[in-house]
Amino acid sequence: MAQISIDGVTKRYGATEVLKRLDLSVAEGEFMVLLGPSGCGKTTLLRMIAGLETPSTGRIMIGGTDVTLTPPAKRDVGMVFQSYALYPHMTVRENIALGLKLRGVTPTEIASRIERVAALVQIAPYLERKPKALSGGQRQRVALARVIAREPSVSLMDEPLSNIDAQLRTVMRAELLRIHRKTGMTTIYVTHDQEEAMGLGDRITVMNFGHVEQIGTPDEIYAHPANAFVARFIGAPRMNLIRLAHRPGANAIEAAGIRAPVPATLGTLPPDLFLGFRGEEARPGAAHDGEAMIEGVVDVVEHLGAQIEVHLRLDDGEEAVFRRPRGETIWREGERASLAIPAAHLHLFNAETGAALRA
Ligand SMILES: Nc1ncnc2c1ncn2[C@@H]1O[C@H](COP(=O)(O)OP(=O)(O)OP(=O)(O)O)[C@@H](O)[C@H]1O
Repeated sequence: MAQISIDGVTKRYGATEVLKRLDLSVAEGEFMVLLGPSGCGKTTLLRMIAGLETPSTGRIMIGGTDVTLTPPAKRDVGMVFQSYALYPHMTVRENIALGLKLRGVTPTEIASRIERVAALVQIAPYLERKPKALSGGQRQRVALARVIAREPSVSLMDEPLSNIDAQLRTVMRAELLRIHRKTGMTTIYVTHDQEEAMGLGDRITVMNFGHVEQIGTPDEIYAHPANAFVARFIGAPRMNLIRLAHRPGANAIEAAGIRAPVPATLGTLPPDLFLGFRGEEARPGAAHDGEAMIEGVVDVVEHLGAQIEVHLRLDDGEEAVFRRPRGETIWREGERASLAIPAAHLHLFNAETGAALRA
């Protein structure tokens, strides 16, 4: 298993810079998720680690060796593509065996590895079938089996669950984690789905426009987003961000239907702010000392099973969304409601730069 380090990597296509001096370090055995919106450069970065693209500048190290210019076959890296890239004219067994044969693994060892991975990803009944006779989920497991059988020190996965229906995706996610725990392969996993990222990653790298916005454990990123972009991207529903003007020296920030304390430890605040709070961290009722108060008219109540989602229209027309347990009866569309948010769950961002303001 290997440690990966990306040092100041830039990638240009003509005049377009799709990765901008990116630094990233992945620990041995770690499950690292690259998360970001479409086009932010996740796949490009993964393909560079695989050796399918060359950086314009910078260095890529795997297991302490500089592999920046090493061809893919010499990198000891396995990649699961979004499309699975299985050979259609070969059986599942032949698909898994091919890479092993090319690497000079003996036929006896190939047979034993196939048996082991087939049991691990539960494809033993399909070994003699061709890919077209498999469901999307089964093909995905074959693609995984092919990588695991090779026993590379690094496995790279590009949205491998994106073609699978929602229910099976949840099952496959748990299976991926189980496989990762068993094999201990250093894994880099690309997705644009924040829920998948939160569920899978030991750590998550949040990317945007070719650079890193934040790297951290799912919990760190959820509880302490480094900026307004990460705050909006992580969590469902999204963090509420309400734009507020701040008078210099005032000990609270206020807007129509909102009053929030300003911690003295933050020092001088910029005049233009976002107040951030997660809908599940508010509670109905009046605010106590040190808490923020939000007031408005209940616009829409959505019933989502275990929870209800309440859309509150603030007096200046902004909307805040709250998740509450099912059966809370105080929410009637058209009525006024007020909520309190404990100071520990309030976030402030500089509205101009997006940066989180921290004590
Ligand atoms: N060969 C290429 N030539 C020119 N531009 C490219 C090339 N490959 C990728 N790009 C551009 O680089 C940017 C990053 O692409 P990339 O596929 O890495 O994004 P991504 O984050 O993986 O997106 P998605 O989630 O949609 O797959 C995009 O704007 C894309 O159009």
